[in-house]
Amino acid sequence: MLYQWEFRPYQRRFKQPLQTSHGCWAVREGVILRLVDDAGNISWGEIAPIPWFGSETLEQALAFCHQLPTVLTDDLIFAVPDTLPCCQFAFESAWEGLQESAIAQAAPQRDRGAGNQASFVTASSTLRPQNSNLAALNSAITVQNSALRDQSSDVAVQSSILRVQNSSLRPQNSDVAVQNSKLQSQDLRPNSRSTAPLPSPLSPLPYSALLPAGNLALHTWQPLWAQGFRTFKWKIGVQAIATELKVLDALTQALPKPAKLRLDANGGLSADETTQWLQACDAMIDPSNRGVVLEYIEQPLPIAQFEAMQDLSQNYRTPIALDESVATLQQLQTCYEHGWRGIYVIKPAIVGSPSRLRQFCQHHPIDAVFSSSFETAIGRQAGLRLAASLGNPDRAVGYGTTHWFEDSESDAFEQLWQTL
Ligand SMILES: O=C(O)CCC(=O)c1ccccc1C(=O)O
Ligand SMILES: [Mg+2]
Repeated sequence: MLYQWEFRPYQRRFKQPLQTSHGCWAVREGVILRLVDDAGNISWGEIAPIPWFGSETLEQALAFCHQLPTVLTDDLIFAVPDTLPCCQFAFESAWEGLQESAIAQAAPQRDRGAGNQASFVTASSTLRPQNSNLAALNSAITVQNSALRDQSSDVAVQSSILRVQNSSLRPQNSDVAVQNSKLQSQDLRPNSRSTAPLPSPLSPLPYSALLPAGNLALHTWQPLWAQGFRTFKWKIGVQAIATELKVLDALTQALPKPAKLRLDANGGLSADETTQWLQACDAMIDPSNRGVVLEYIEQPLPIAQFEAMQDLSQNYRTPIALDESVATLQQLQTCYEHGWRGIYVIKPAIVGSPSRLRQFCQHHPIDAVFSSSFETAIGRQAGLRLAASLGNPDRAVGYGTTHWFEDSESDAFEQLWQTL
């Protein structure tokens, strides 16, 4: 199969610069990909690098795009090197979108749902291009109940109903993500027998809202609470620890009962500071008159201090989540091999190949929280699909980030493209 393609860079300014322990971030820059297959199906991909987080730079991503031919093949798409994880994610997710279109066209009799529901079929890690003769694949499709998980050998089919929030539907009122649009997804293997899973009832995918660093957080959570968010993440390691611990005290007093709070240090704490934070958090567990649950501290120490984080995770009750330490799939695998059994924050737009991420998660049951890299609706949609099938359903996804931008996002990707 051949794919015509184009790419366009974009810039989006944050409403207020994002402050982390790495410094200030004012403008999000990335690249949108537009792929068109022989049948005229269009699909989208997004390269959203964060070099300080461990990805390639925008310049490296652009240089890679420039050297590619104007017509892509399956082989080229699956040959993006591991040194360009954001490019891997973008090209492969766009490719998966085209497989979904082709399969949807080949099964016109299938109920594709009503209203804004859409059916998607996600290629699994083993649906590799060399086997992706779509005609053969499509004719091999038969009905498969979504609840069935046939574990057996190479004809195994794992299908799952994904509930992915339509990016234009913002959380409203009591429950976050009240109106998720339902995307059905199915993992296919070559020669497998299956079709789209049966529709399932709508179920919300809870979102965590990102609060600004410092005491600004104290004035920011209320409107987000009113919109329905119940999990919040606050950046720490930005101001003096004494100041931040006071804000933590005020924030945990202020947040109403079913709230959960995550603290994200972006690797900016010292060992001593990490201990202070963990002690402060543990002291709030019980007996505590606060309603808030401190869900975890994210990446307290720099990547190099993996063992220290592992020790801390065994010595305190407040859990630790790795984020920067597991930025790419290779890093994630290494941390798993070194015995990390705490929480993994996965940023799909940075982690790399979605098919290999699926394969890893299917073989290693990790406690995964999926999280935004401040992508547009294009990268978010691809990330949320992975989140819905691979994330821990008891943890909110870290995609409550759209309030950080001035311009509202559109789901009309062609329209978005035209503005670039
Ligand atoms: O994870 C979230 O809830 C929001 C996203 C977020 O915090 C983030 C966004 C871009 C880069 C780094 C991070 C981070 O988690 O450290
Ligand atoms: Mg983080």
